[in-house]
Amino acid sequence: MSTTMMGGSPGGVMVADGQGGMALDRSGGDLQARGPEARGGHPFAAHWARICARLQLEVGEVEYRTWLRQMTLGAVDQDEITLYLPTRFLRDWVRSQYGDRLGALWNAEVAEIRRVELALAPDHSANARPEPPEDGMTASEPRPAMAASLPGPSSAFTPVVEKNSDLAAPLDPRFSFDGFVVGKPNEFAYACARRVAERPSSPGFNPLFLYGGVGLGKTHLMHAVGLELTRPDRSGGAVSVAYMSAEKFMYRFIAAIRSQQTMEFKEQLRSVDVLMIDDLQFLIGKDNTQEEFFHTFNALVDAGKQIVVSADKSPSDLSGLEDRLRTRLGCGMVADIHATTFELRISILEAKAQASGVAVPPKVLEFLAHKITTNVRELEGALNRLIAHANLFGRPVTLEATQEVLHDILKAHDRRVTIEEIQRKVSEHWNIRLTDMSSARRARAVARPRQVAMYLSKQLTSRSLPEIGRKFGNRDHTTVMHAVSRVQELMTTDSAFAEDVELLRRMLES
Ligand SMILES: Nc1ncnc2c1ncn2[C@@H]1O[C@H](COP(=O)(O)OP(=O)(O)OP(=O)(O)O)[C@@H](O)[C@H]1O
Repeated sequence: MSTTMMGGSPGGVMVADGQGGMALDRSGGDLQARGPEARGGHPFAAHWARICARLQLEVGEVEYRTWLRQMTLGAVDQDEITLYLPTRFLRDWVRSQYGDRLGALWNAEVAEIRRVELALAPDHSANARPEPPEDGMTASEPRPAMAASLPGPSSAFTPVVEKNSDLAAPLDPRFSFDGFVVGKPNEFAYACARRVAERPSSPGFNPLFLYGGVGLGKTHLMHAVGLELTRPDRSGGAVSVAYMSAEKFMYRFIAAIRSQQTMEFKEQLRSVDVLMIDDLQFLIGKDNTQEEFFHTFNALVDAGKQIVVSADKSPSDLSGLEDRLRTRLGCGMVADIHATTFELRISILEAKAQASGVAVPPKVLEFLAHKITTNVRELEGALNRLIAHANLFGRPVTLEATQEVLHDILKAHDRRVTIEEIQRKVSEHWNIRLTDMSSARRARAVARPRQVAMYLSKQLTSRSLPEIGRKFGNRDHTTVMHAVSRVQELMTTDSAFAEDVELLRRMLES
C-alpha cells in the first residue's frame, strides 16, 4: 500500500540533463542510474541524506532515533520511491505518523517523485544508514547550504532570555532539573550543575566541565542550568545565557568570517553572562575555531562570566585540544557522569512511564532495564516506542508485546546469552544432566529447572517461542508459554525460588 501524498498525474521518467544529471534507464527493468550519483550507492542518496537531516531537525533527536533512523532507501519505479523499515510495527507507525511529511519532503527534493511506499525491509534487518553526500566539503566545515535551508528547531523550545537572539540554540523545557533522575552515577554532576544554576561564577565552579559517555545526561544538565538561570522569577533576576553545540559555535564563527562580522560575533559572545558549549570534543582538529574559543573563554572568565562545557572525555584526556585550552578547562570544576546502574535505569524508566500516564508493568520496566544498559537515550527511545504502540493500538503494555514491538532494538542489545548457555547454567545450578533439558522426563526435579531455563530463554534472548521450544527437545511453543507463566507465578509465591531464578539471571547477564 503506498502513501500517496498528492494528486496529479504520475511524474515522468527523469532524463539525463546533459550536465551530468541523473538518467534512469529501465531497459532491463532494473534501475540503472548514470551520472555523478551512479558512483557508488543509491542514485538518490544525496536527496535522502538531506531529507533525513531535515526530519531530524523537525522531530528532534530522540523521536528521530526512536522511529525514523532505521529507514533505508529502496527502489525507484516511475514516480514512486520505496523506503524500508525493519519491523511491521515501525512500518505501520511511520506510515501513520510521518507518511505525508515524507511524501512532501521527497517531492520537494525530487519533483518527479509523487508517491512514497513504506515497506518491510526484505531481510527485516536495518540496512546501512544513508551515507552523507560526497559534496567535497571537509568534515571540519559545516554545509551552509543545508544549514541555511533547514528550519530552526520546532516552537516546542522556549527561547532563552539572551542578548543574542540569533546566536544560541533554544533550551528544551523537557530538560529541567525536575525531569532529571538522580542516582549514584550522576549525583555529583547533578550537584555541581545545581550549584552553578544557583550561584553562577562562584569560585571553584568556573568553568564547570561535565563529561561522560553518550546519552548519559550531559546535555540535559546543561539545559537544566540554562532554564534555571533564565527563569523570569529567578531570585536575583534572570541572566543572559547562550547555549550551543561546539559544532554550532564553529559554524557561527565561520559564517562571521565569511560575512566579515567577526567583531560582532566576538561581542555577541562576550556580552552574555553564561556561555554553555556542548560536545566540545567536536573542536578537536579545528585549530582556528579552538583558537577563537580559547580567546572567548578567557575574555568571559576574566570578566567573571560563567562557562559550562560538556565533552565525552575529561579535559586531560581530550588529546587534540590545545594544551593551554585543556588546562584552562580543567581549572574549574570537572564532574563526570558514570554509566548507569540497574537501579538508576529502573528509576528513570519509572519516572518516564509515570509521566506518560501509560501503565507499564514493573516486570516490563525491569526487563528493559536489564536489556538496555548502554545509555539513557536508548532506554528512553525504547520506552517511548512502547508507550506509543500502547496508545496507537489501545493495547496494554505486556512483556510479550514489548519483545515484539522492540524486536529490532532488543536484538541489538542481545548480550549474546544463548539458550545453550542458559541450559548449562540451570542444569549446573539444580545439579541435573544437561540432556534433561531436552528429555521427555517429567519428574519435577527435572521439569521445574527445564521450565526455568525456558523462562530465562524468553527473558534474556530475542528468540521466539517456537525457536525456544525447538531447543528443548522440539517442544511446542505452547509448552514454553506455559513454562514462562508457571515460573512467573511461582516467583510471586515462593521467594526462595524467585531468588534462585534472579541469581541465575544475574549470573547469565554478567
Ligand atoms: N538522569 C536522567 N534522568 C532523566 N532523563 C535522562 C537522564 N539522563 C539522560 N536522560 C535523557 O536521556 C536523553 C539523552 O540525554 P542527553 O542528551 O543529555 O545525553 P548526553 O550525555 O548529552 O549525550 P551525548 O553525549 O550523545 O550528547 C535525553 O532525552 C535526556 O533527557
